[in-house]
Amino acid sequence: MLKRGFKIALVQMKVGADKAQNIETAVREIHKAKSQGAHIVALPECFNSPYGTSFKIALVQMKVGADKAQNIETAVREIHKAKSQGAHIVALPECFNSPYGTKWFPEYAEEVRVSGTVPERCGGALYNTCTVWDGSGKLLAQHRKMHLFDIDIPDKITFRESEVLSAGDQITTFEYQGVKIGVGICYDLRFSEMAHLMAKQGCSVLIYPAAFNMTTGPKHWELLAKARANDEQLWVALVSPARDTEAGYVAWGHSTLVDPWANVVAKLDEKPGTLLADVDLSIVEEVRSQIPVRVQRRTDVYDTVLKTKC
Ligand SMILES: NC(=O)CCC(=O)C(=O)O
Repeated sequence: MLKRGFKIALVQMKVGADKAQNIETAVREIHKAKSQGAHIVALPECFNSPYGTSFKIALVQMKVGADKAQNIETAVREIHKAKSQGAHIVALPECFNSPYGTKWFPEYAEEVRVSGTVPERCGGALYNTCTVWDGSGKLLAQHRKMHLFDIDIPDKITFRESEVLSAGDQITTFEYQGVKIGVGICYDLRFSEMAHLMAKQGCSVLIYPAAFNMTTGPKHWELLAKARANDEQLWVALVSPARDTEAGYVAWGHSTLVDPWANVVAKLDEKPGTLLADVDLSIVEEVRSQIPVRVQRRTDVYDTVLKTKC
């Protein structure tokens, strides 16, 4: 019973890159404070993550051509550059090692896991696959594009990824330094249910390696990024190859970062370049608390459910 007052302990602890160590420190300090008579113990914001409330993301809008070795060299160079500029997370465009086209996927496919998004060969099947790695070379996630890009807009664009690719059937999220991040690939962006399930799994950020085209890019690219950010009240990052007007498939470019208010906070044009920006996670909580749709959903009437095991 607190009669005239109470003792509070404010734990100013060291927060480092080792999440388990941060938690161990917090638990030790809580016990210590309690043994010294504290009634309330407060930890610093984001006590388990060195990012505090923000981290730096780099979206590498690189030129992708027919020369696979050159594509990889460009990607490696840009990753190093982004890292030296302070990026914590670096994302590459869809199929960064290969021209985007069904006739190219079998030739450029990799059997081993390769970072970024590439055509993947596994057994007799080909997938459009993104892998995520940490700085020590540990695989954090592998996403196989779930929704294959099969569309037909007469006189504009017809594309059938399903001619050569198989679809993945897993929602993919991973945790890095206490931040939960979801991954989708390009056409996956159109499916709000998938983004919703990733948000339900705790994501604050969704990253989509992508390659929209000159028909759907101007119409839907930014609209979809803003829609997903607004629906799920989280950060959305889209990373495209640079536009090459000589290529068989001409990418829209315009790699974009949208915040949880659905503001476009940074956007490239169509040329090669890297978008480097801060992702402030406190905005996620700000929007979610001020517009609390997440707890106002009528899940007694409707719901979005996951049918496969993750
Ligand atoms: N690579 C893709 O999935 C392209 C998706 C696209 O352009 C779209 O409009 O959707």
